[in-house]
Amino acid sequence: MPSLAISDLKEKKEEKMMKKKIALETPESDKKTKKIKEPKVREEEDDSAVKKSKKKRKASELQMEEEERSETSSELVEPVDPKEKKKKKKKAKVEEEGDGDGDGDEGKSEDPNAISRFRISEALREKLKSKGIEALFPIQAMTFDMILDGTDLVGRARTGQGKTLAFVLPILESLTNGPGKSSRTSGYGRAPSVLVLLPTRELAKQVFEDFEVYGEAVGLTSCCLYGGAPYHTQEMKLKRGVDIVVGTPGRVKDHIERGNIHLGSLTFRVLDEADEMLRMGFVDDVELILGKVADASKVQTVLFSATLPDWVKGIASRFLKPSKKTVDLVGNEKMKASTNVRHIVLPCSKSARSQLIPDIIRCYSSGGRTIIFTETKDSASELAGLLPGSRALHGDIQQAQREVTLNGFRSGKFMTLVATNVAARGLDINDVQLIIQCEPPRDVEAYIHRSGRTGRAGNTGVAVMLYDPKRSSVSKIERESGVKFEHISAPQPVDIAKSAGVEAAKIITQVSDSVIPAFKDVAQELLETSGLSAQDLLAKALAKAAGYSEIKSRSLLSSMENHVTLLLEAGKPIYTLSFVFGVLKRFLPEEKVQSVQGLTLTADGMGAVFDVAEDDVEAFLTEVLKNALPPLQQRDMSRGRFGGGRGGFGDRNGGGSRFSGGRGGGRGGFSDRRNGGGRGHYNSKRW
Ligand SMILES: Nc1ncnc2c1ncn2[C@@H]1O[C@H](COP(=O)(O)OP(=O)(O)OP(=O)(O)O)[C@@H](O)[C@H]1O
Repeated sequence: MPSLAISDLKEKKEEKMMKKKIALETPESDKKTKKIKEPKVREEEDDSAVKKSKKKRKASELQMEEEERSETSSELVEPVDPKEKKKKKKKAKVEEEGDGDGDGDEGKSEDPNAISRFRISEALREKLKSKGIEALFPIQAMTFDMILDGTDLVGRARTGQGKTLAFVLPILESLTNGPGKSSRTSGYGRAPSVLVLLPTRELAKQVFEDFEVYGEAVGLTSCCLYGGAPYHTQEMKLKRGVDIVVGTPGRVKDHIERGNIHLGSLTFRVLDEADEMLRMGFVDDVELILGKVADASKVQTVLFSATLPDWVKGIASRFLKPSKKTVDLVGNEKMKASTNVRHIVLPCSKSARSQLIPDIIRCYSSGGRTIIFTETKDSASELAGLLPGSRALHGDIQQAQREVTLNGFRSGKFMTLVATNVAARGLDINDVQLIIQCEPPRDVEAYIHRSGRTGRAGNTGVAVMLYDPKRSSVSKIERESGVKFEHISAPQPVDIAKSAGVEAAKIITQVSDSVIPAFKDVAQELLETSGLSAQDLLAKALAKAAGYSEIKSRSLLSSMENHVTLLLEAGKPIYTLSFVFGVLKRFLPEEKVQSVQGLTLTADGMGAVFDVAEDDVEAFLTEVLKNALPPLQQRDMSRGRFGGGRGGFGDRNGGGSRFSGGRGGGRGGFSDRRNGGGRGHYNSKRW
């Protein structure tokens, strides 16, 4: 027979523990460490100097990290060509002697990946330096010579590790000073030497911008071909002649069919985010486009992505020469996602999302930008409508508006972007600190790329994935991505309020003393009449300044406001959720049982947790108690902490055995029948 008791003492203790845990998990501590670090840098250096030195620092940190990793697990699938080795030795010798530019760094350059150590021309080097880039990232350093020397290549590195420049730099060098120079056509109306294909318009624009900036330094022109934009401007550019074409497969194919572009004399073909392009169903278009070259043996093809499922490797060998090389900085390592990102999961029902997300942003975005990913265009629009100061980005939005939105996000006009997978790949946006995924994506690649919009170029970031325990699980993504998720519960309003209070206190100290005389009398009056201490009154004033008039509770499972999480503990294993529903239905009206949210069995199988509306908590506790408790002796009642029907609680917590004696009694059918034994008991806790 079940005895159901509210473990009040235990409950309070656990509530405290829970709060402590939450305080540790929620980013207050994070924020603190960040806050200590950041102003220090700002004090020491001006803005541009900070950016440059940050980039330098990040470059060498990233390099050290990757080198550590690649020593053990990165794989150069094809054996290193002995000729390569010789060349490297030769290069090293040159380096020892200095780079010969007379700038005094001869023999002094310590960073093995310093740009001065690569065959990068002065103009390009200057351009890189002006962008704060002094050394190549590992994927760039490891592929530079291979691409420049004409090898077909498959490159893989985690998100945000500089794969774009890994192909941009050697291609530009090849066309201006290397083997690509001889086959390059010139003059008005020239056909392109380079074709770069990418899966999305936004990404095409971004990569085009890199080619434009660095290409300009060496006198090469580029154009970008993507759908949703007028043909005319693109046609005009193609007519004048360009060296590099960057585009999405659909629009490039259209231009081929309209006779606007001739790819016969290509020297380079680049497939960026190849797996996504092929997954999106562009395989026929890609094949058609790549097949336009006159002599495939004379074209060099490179393929880059952070994810390379096996099926892509298979298709890739159709486009690349058999002599191709692979540089894979992820290889067989378990962790496939970015290691600079804190990967977090949080249970949250769909209906609680719009309440919870602003708090996650407050707690984890460190004041930077946030990208929220939804599975569908409709939910992106809907969520953007519910979150003040956010905009939606997805495929049903007109291209011109997509560009306005992305520019606004990049420039900081608004700080939250709600997007579908159109923003998952490749987008490199400064200061994205937080990624929120509203539910686990269907495939692991999407998780890797979405979470990789933060933690780029050696910076850190946070990726929070929401999941509804009733509908989805995180274990597939966890297993396939190698990420060990941090499991947290919803930031509790009190924690959020605390950090808002710190901000409000800062603001108050900035208020001019000139306001004091005007408010002093009423402050004095308040102090005398409110019955509150000066500290309490000030706390209320701070709360108001932070926008708080009250603090609502939030449940742990579905993250619903004004809901409470209850734990039903059985002394015996519970095998199914329907068993738990059965237990509840015995004592509670159907509609109350139906309102239960997020019902889940505990990991040890000995209990179940669920959320109920705060107003229903009493009903759940008292009804189950009233009906499930064994008849109590009078003296038990009088000694109980709560008196009446709840008289047993204190005893149960203290002694723990009082009720067990009654389990075999007349009301014991509950556990006896359903739990298979007479010794099962139910113990309810609430948070
Ligand atoms: N050598 C470098 N030093 C400093 N910053 C760099 C260097 N190379 C690239 N970056 C910067 O790193 C950021 C990430 O680069 P990029 O977008 O090419 O990454 P990626 O590997 O292609 O990522 P994803 O897989 O998400 O597409 C960019 O802001 C870029 O300017």
